[in-house]
Formats: sequence, C-alpha cells, structure tokens
Amino acid sequence: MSDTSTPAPRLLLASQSPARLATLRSAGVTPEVRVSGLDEDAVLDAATARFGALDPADAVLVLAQAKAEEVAQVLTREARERDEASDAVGPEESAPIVVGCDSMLELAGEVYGKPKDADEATARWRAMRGRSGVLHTGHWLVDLRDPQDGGSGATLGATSSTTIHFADVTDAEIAAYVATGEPLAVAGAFTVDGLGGAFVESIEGDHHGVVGISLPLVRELLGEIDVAWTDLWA
Ligand SMILES: Nc1nc2c(ncn2[C@@H]2O[C@H](COP(=O)(O)OP(=O)(O)OP(=O)(O)O)[C@@H](O)[C@H]2O)c(=O)[nH]1
Repeated sequence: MSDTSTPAPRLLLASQSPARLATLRSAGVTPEVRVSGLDEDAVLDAATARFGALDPADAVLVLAQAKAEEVAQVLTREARERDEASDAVGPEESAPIVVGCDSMLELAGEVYGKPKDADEATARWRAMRGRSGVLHTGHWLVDLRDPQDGGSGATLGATSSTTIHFADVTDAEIAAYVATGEPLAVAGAFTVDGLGGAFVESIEGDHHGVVGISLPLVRELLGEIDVAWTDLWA
C-alpha cells in the first residue's frame, strides 16, 4: 500500500524524441516534456578535454547527464521565480524527477549519431549491412522532489547497450529506405520498431533501449531513489 500522504512521483522527460515519449506512454507513464537546448558537440568536446577519449557507453552517459541537468536547472530557476513572485502559500505542485537520454551506434570502432544527410545514411548502411553494432543509450535522472515528498536530491545514471545484427540489405533496399527519410532522424540511421525493422535480423539486449529509453533500466534507477515504477502509473 503506497503512502497516500506523499504525492505520486512525476517524471519529466528532457528530450524532444517522439520515440522516447511514445515508449514511456505505452508503458503507462505520461511524462511532461521539456527539451534541453544543449550543444552536444560542445559538451562532448569539454568532456574529452577533461577526461580524454570517451568510450561510446560513457559518451552517451555524459550527454544524457548534461541534458537532464540543464533542464533541471531551468525548472529550479522557474520554481524560485514563482516563489519570489507569489506570496500566496498555495498547494505547491511536487517537483518532478527529470530523465535525460542520449543514443549512439558503435560499429567497427566508430561512433554514430544521426547521419547529417542522405549520402551519409547511404554510406553508413553500405558499411553496416551484414555486420553487428552496439546501440548505446545513456540515461540520467535528477531527483528534484522536495525531501518531504520523498525527494533524495540524487542525480544518477547508467547506459544500456544492445547488440544489433543488421541484415545484408541490397543497394536498392538502402536507396529505398534512405528515400523515406527515416534514417536521417535517428541515431545509427536505423530503427528497430519502424521502417528499419525489416533490416534488423536480431538484437541481444533491451529492445526499448534501442528505441531510445530502456524501461527496465529506468525502473532500476528509480529503485535506487526508492521510487517504485508502478507509482508512476498513478
Ligand atoms: N523509433 C525509433 N527511434 C530511434 C531508434 N534508434 C534511435 N532512435 C531515435 O534517435 C534519436 C537519437 O538521438 P538523440 O540525440 O539521442 O536524441 P534526440 O532525438 O536528438 O532528442 P534529445 O533527447 O532531445 O537530444 C532519438 O530520438 C531516438 O529515439 C529506433 O530504433 N526506433
């Protein structure tokens, strides 16, 4: 029986990804969405300057953390401005738990985000057909809840990594797939749940982590701050 005095936890998705939002909704969680205006290249450059070359699993975690923390800072500033502007002591809405994500494909020692154009998408598919890669998705949580609402003040994250076995597609299939435009909007130039699904022979690891957010990993991270996944269904 959950404690009825504590408001149900709220998740806020710090991502413009329609696939991440749809994945959470299909799992019974309807988060608010705030998009971070992050310069991902600048974040990676700063991290590389500080820590040296990053493994792909670390690079996506650095970016997920940066997105979540940037949105968390905006929310905190907005809450402070609301408090300062209003002397009315009303029922404060409980602050959310922010989740940020980032996905990249690792293939033959290279790391790929979204292709910059159709030519790059074509070249990538010619390189990856018949081969295997790893789709890494970084996840980062920032718990903004007040202590009286069970807030931990914690910030934590982890990466899910799923091996993707690509079909040996033909040049004609590549051309047709690139012409749909789908590969240009997604990390690794493929989807496992969309038009690209026919070109993924099998995967080893979490399916949703490929789509953009690993549900079991988010459940595990929430567990570390004493939040039950099912409390998000409220
Ligand atoms: N539907 C679907 N989307 C995928 C798949 N693989 C990658 N993506 C999407 O590709 C995008 C990866 O780019 P990111 O930089 O991580 O995220 P984004 O879309 O730019 O959004 P932000 O989180 O706001 O940065 C995400 O929107 C993922 O949901 C897939 O197999 N299926």
